[in-house]
Parts: sequence; C-alpha cells; structure tokens
Amino acid sequence: MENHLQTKDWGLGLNGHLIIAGPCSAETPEQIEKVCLDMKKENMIPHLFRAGIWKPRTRPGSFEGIGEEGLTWMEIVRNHLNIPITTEVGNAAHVELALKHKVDVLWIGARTTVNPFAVQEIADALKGVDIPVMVKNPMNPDLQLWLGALERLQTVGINKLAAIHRGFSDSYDKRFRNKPNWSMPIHLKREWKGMEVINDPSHIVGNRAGILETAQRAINFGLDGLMIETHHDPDNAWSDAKQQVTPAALKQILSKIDFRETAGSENPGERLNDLRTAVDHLDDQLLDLLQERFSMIDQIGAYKRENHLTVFQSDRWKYVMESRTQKGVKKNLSEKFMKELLYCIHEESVKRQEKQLREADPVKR
Ligand SMILES: C=C(O[C@@H]1C=C(C(=O)O)C=C[C@H]1O)C(=O)O
Repeated sequence: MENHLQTKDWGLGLNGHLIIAGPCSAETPEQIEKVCLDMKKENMIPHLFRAGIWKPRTRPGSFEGIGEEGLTWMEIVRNHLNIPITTEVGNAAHVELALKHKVDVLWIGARTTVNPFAVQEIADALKGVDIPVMVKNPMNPDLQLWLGALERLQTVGINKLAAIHRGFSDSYDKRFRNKPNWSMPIHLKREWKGMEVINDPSHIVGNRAGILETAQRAINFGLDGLMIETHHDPDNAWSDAKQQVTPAALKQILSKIDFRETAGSENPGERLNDLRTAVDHLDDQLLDLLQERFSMIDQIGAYKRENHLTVFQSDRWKYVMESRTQKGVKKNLSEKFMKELLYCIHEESVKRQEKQLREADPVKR
C-alpha cells in the first residue's frame, strides 16, 4: 500500500492518541455554544470537534440533520475552542458545502463506505483538494471495501488519510449496537502499514455505560484514537441520545483509560527484545514441524494415488479435529482458535494431496 500522511503530519497540530468529540448532530447555535462552553469549563478540549450536519437515517421521518446552516455555526467552535472541526460527507454536494465553509477534516460514514459509486463520487469531488479524510468501516465486515474506499481517495491525490472503526451491523448480537469485530481494524493496520485507526466506541456500544470498556479495549489493541459523541444535555439530544456523554463524563472516561503506547521496532527495551527473540526461535520450530507434517501428508497423498483413495477422509479428519482440539483446550488454547488452526492445516493438506493426484493423472480428454 502507498505511503500517506499520518494525523501528526496533517498540519493541524495533532499528536498522540487523537481525541475527537462533539455532538452526534449540530442542532442549534445555542447547543453548539453550550457544548463548547462545557468543554472549556471542564478543560476537556478535544483535538478535533465533530458534528453531524447530514445524518443518514435508516428510515425517513427522524431528524436528518440541519444541513448547510449548521456549518455556519462551526465558527462558534473556532471562536471558543480554536480547534479544527470535522463532519461527515455522503455525496459530492456535501463535499462542496463542507469545503465552502472551510471544514478542516471530512469523514465518510459506514453507510457510504459500503457503496463504491458513492465513495468514487466523493473522491472525484475532492480531486486536487488538500484536505484530510477519515473513512469509517463499511456496515459489513468487508476489509476490501474499507481498503477500497481509502484507495479511491488516495488515487485522486488525497494523502492525509485515517480510518475509523465504528463496528459492524449484526442484528443477532444484541450486546452491541454495532459489533466491534476487533480483527478487522487490526487486519486493516496489517494490510496498510502506518494507517491509523480511530475507535468510535459510541457507535459500537450504543449506550453511555459501555463506552469506557470498549475505548480501553481499542487502546489495548493498539488503535490510535477515540471518537466519542459529546453533548451538553445528552438525554435531550435530537439524535443518538442514549450514547452521548457530557463533556464532564468524557473527561472522566478519558482519565480512567490507560493510554498504552506501541513499542517501536527501533528501541523496544531489553526485556521485550529477549521475549521476542524467544518467540522468533519458537516460530522457527513451528515452521520446521509444519514442514515435516506436510512431508508426511505428501507421502499419504502418494499412497492414496497408488491405491485409488480419495483425498478427504472424513473419519480420520473427525478424529484429528476432535483429539487435537481437546488436547489444545487442556493446554489453555481456546476451542475457537484450535478449530480455526486445524481447519487451516486440513485445507492445505487436502489441496496438496489433490494437486498430487491431478499432476500424476491428468484428466484424459
Ligand atoms: C492426511 C490425510 O488426508 C487428509 C488430511 C488430514 C490431515 O491433515 O490430518 C486428515 C484427513 C484427510 O482428510 C489422511 O487421510 O490421513
């Protein structure tokens, strides 16, 4: 993946774990002012002020955002807090208005990220514009869509990029408003080196009580910041009333979080270095063992070819799966991990053996 500029290099004075706060929606100039004043009173000034101007709602009829007028109120934020502001854009018209009103950072919402046509429209509207853009994960846990949206922006020349992890729609799991699926942001960071991912616990949990726990987990996993919806009077907010917190509550939450640092690869510390060296040796041994196992698998494959046996042997596979899973669980490895690992190994075994059969006895035409 191509290089891009990280938040610290966006020219907005951002550094460390990024904190983005502000109301779900801009409602009135008074509301914006009150949120700012409460932030000031609590000395709880975020790095970026967020406010939704256009709200993609599931069904029509609820508050769909105040529209362009709300952008003029962002001056209030600048006057009181002197911090950059960010808002969501969902189409080219939104982009044009956000640029006209000098919004500092744009974000693309989950419902837009799922649609490559919409993302491309936004990207095209941003051609030649130097503005940072954050891309929320798509509604469904599809890493390629998430990466694709970031790539579309990069292709038109946007190089100030970040991602936002807001969780994934899952109507069966009632514990979350949007299930976190932590492997997704971690995969994204693995695939796109240096891509910062900001966690949005407000949309993941959907209520005030769970925000701290989810935010702490995000930091534990190594995510790079938090976006938390903040309102002076959350109960009476026009949207997302249940999940917004007051600036005072936000301050409390942030004071309880243990902000962990990523250990840089240049100078990780002696103890960590020793442990990592031990892991390097163990991984070498694992690879030697795997190589040996697959050489046995190949010998079994040769036997199957000579004796006209099928590659997949369900009784043997059932035995391997169950016995190894049991042993693994006794060694404190999770059942889920054991099953995934064994599926992966088995898939490789049968593919290798099938290839042996295919190469030895090509299909007669
Ligand atoms: C190796 C074999 O072939 C396949 C691969 C297995 C494995 O990886 O352990 C088990 C059963 C078969 O589906 C075998 O038949 O023993």
